[in-house]
Amino acid sequence: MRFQRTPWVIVLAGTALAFVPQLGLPAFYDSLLYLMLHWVVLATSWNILSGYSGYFSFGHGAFFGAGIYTSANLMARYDWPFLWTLPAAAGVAAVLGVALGAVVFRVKGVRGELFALLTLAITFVIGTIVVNTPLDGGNGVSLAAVPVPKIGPTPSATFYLLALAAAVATLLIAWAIQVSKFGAGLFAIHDDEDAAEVLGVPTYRYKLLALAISCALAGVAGGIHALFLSYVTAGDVFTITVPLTVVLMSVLGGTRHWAGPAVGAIAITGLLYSFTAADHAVAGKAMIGVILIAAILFMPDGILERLRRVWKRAPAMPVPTGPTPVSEAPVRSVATAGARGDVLLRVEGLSKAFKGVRALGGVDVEVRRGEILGLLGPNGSGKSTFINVVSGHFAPTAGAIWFEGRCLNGLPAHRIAGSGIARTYQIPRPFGHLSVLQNVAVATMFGGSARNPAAACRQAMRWLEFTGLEDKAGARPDDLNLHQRKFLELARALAARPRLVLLDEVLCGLTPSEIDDAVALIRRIRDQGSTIVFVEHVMRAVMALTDRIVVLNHGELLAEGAVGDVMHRPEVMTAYLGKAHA
Ligand SMILES: Nc1ncnc2c1ncn2[C@@H]1O[C@H](COP(=O)(O)OP(=O)(O)OP(=O)(O)O)[C@@H](O)[C@H]1O
Repeated sequence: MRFQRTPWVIVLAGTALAFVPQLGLPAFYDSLLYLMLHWVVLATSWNILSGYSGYFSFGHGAFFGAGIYTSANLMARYDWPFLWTLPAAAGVAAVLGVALGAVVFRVKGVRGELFALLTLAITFVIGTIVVNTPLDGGNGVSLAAVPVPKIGPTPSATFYLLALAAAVATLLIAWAIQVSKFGAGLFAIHDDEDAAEVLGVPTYRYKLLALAISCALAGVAGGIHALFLSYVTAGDVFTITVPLTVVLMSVLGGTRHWAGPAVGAIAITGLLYSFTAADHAVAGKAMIGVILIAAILFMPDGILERLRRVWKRAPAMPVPTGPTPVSEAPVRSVATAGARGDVLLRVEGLSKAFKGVRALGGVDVEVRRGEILGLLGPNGSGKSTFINVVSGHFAPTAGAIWFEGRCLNGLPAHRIAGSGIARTYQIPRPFGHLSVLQNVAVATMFGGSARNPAAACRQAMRWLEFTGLEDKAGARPDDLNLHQRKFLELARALAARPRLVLLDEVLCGLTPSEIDDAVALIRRIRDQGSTIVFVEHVMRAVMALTDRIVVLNHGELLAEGAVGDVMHRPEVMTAYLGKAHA
């Protein structure tokens, strides 16, 4: 296992900072440092869901508030010792988050601004419930009689040490997630959730887990803050201030790095305090606004990302250090569970309708192991819908899909990917913020055999060599031309070691020489053991590659057989060229 320096740096820095109260500084500094660390916890915990996966939450105040009220009530009403209330605060906040996520994350339409608005609404709903129940009762909860545990030499030092411990734990968790397979999945969700799911990322489970961790940490921060405030009111807690502040801190520091929100939290809290101390609180707030506008204009990815670019360091997801492992092992054949020529995929009566539009109307198709099957038909005949339904992107309206004898109906797309089916998109859908190598590494991690990001990058490099993209490993997808983006799409599909690859118009938009390259590559893909379903309009490539073709028209099977035979049938010519030509 590779030695990881970062967690040791975090722990050592935390240990060193634990000696600050011994310096005998005025209590003011303990409080300032407490607040800095408090915001480090809140901003970093927010970032675990919202920065990594892109689900911008405005509900962090609700989970923070849940932590505050859990601790406050347990201490004030039930005399729980303060430290015991912290796990309860974390638990209540996490349960609330999971209950929300379990519903919201199932609805595909609730993403982006809708998710942000919904989480904001939850804050006000929970705030209203708290005010109108004995949890607050409209009078707030006083903790003046609750003793502060003697952890530090003074109460203010105690709060500082508690926040320091919470901040160290939060940063360690944020770092561990970022460098793990879980983190890679969250970053993929951030860029294209549907493409991530089709590559095998269990998106629902990952979002739920990220939300639970994020809420639990916010709950702990709330529990500590309840005693720090010593008097809590719902009017102060369930506001938009907390979510707005953590968003600003994270965006300023950088949302794609575990340390970004901490940098933003320290910068903003420090600035606000220095202006307040000099009796210029209003000027301080205005200054923060100006800094944020400047940061958004000139450092849209945050301070940390800008610094990293200056130092030319690696991007968020880790890549192996040292020289790139070129051809560590040849690309091995895909393990096959049956004999060549067996039925690999069978669809029976497959139908799909979109609000009255019948895209597929009861199609029966068999794909045999080891073949290249061309899926042809005029525009709008249902070819892409076929791929979308088989890969789990859409659920069928009717019919059954059998793969290696197993029914795939009802399985989520990531489970279908896990069973050995990969696909490409007609318009490439790379993860835009990840490098070319990282794009492929996500597939090796979730569909292939790589256990961790470093092993995934080594395997991914081999697939880049296979597709001729090894020189582009460190580039961003935006820097690739269409030909290279299509090959990246292929490398990503292959990296999951599929037994069936569904190719949706990979040749569309390529020049004749690029088509020749792609045809040769597709042959190599078959040679290393994958079966291919190939949707294509370029007849030259269809002739050169396919063993058999299936022609769809108006969502129905029109003809199937050898390409030379089928394309000359009158009904096929009519479907393609119209009656007059035929
Ligand atoms: N998400 C969707 N919502 C509504 N209608 C859709 C959707 N996807 C496809 N359709 C409709 O289903 C029909 C089949 O579309 P599909 O994209 O599968 O055809 P195709 O054969 O792949 O066409 P092309 O060769 O142009 O890509 C079309 O009428 C299309 O408008």
